[in-house]
Amino acid sequence: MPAKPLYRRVLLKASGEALMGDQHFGIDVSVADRIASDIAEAREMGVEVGLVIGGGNIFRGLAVASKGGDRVTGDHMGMLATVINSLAMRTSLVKLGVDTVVLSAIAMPELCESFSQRQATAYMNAGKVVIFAGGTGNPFFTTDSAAALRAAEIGADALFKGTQVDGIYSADPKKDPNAVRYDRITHREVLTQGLQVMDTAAIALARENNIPIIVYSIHEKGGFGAILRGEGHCTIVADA
Ligand SMILES: Nc1ncnc2c1ncn2[C@@H]1O[C@H](COP(=O)(O)OP(=O)(O)OP(=O)(O)O)[C@@H](O)[C@H]1O
Ligand SMILES: O=c1ccn([C@@H]2O[C@H](COP(=O)(O)O)[C@@H](O)[C@H]2O)c(=O)[nH]1
Repeated sequence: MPAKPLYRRVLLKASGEALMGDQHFGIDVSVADRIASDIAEAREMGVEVGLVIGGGNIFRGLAVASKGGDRVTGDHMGMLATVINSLAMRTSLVKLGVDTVVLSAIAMPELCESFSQRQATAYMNAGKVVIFAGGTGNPFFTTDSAAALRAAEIGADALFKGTQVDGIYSADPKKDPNAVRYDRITHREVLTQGLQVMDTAAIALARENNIPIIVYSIHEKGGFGAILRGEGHCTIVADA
């Protein structure tokens, strides 16, 4: 009999940038399909999955602000980018027969339903994958914060960050070849050491709500399921 998964309900924050694949912009459908297959595997294990997808493959508000543009408008554009990615992920999941719904923090009823905590919880209880689009709905935030917020709202047992690197290091591993990877670290240590893999608001929110964070490489096929079986390669952020 397959081992019982470590978590019953999880929130996966998937990197928007990863969706580009080898392109410089936009969505490589084969990457979206691959991420969807990992989520389908988790569903087959009986794990309830909520998904937040970033927007970095299309637009980030900070990029506008750094060129002297209006930050709030830039952030609105970034949030719309996450809606585009969410619709792409829904398509990939539905192709695999995974029952999926998109709930957006910004109302756009012709495209998808609007977010409410009650509706999200009802859909998750019914076994649907719920994709949370539009970030928090507010500028000056990121999808990491949106992921921590939605994880708390749906009562997730863990927040997974599927990103470009395979865990949290003592420094950015893309810049420092001597950086050392942690297997386990506390929320407090991530904050006090200023480790940049996830924004501080997200870490603080997860900490306040006793939600462990699991950082792993979204590029590793089957990596999500392996961690859920207790076998994977990742950094676990949890109280000691
Ligand atoms: N201490 C650290 N440990 C691991 N990664 C770090 C660290 N400091 C910085 N990073 C960088 O953080 C990046 C991940 O953060 P970021 O949220 O920007 O990317 P993302 O997951 O691709 O999100 P998005 O959805 O916005 O595209 C990694 O690719 C890594 O280079
Ligand atoms: O709550 C939110 C979430 C996101 N944004 C904007 O969207 C982009 C893309 O999100 P990433 O987390 O960077 O992938 C982000 O840069 C913000 O501009 C937001 O304003 N509010």
